[in-house]
Amino acid sequence: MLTVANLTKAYSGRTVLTVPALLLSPGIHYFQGGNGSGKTTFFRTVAGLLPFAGQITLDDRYEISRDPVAYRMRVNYAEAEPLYPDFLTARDLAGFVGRAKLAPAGQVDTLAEILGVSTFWTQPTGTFSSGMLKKLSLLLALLGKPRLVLLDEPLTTLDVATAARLFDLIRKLRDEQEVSFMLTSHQDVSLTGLTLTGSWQVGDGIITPLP
Ligand SMILES: Nc1ncnc2c1ncn2[C@@H]1O[C@H](COP(=O)(O)OP(=O)(O)OP(=O)(O)O)[C@@H](O)[C@H]1O
Repeated sequence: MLTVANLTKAYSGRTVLTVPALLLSPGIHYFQGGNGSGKTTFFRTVAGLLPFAGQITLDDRYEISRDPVAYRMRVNYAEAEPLYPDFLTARDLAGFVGRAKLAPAGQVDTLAEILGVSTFWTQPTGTFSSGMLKKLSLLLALLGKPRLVLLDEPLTTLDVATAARLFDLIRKLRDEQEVSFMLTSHQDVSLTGLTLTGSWQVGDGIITPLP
């Protein structure tokens, strides 16, 4: 599903991540690691948000630098700590991202119901609690027809009932539409009830498989 080759990522000349070769098969992959180990850097790089050296290819076909638009239509990302311009509402952002990602008719409304975003649909994001921001960011990351969805700390600040609905949805998307997921969490990932395809340790600037 995702192939990473010869990846190095540096900030201001300081290399923080080196991934010589990594192959993720279709399914759900969990990345764990301590604070500052490089998880968010890796996710933001795979999402196409950061410059880096190397190759990242989706489905043996879409290379991130060679086919940036086709790649980014198929790879969605939810930040660990989402932030939006204060004056925009959930409806504004879902409309904008939904159009950019060619969301199928009805998808925005369905996701807004499942994730409980419809109750604050027309409120400016500047008035949101951290959990409300998290719910909106998860909704935006599921719009369109992604092949891969990157969820950085999806459990943080999410209430228990919404978390259960999110993980049911992830299971359904994987089983029925073959969508793959990459997740990070500082919490016990078994709480998600998801069957993991792969677990990976991020540390000392490298990524290694966990037994
Ligand atoms: N914008 C930036 N500029 C410079 N250095 C950065 C930047 N973002 C992250 N780093 C550095 O890169 C390294 C990896 O950080 P990253 O945010 O990827 O870690 P993380 O594993 O997501 O941590 P956490 O679990 O605390 O969220 C750290 O040493 C951090 O200081």
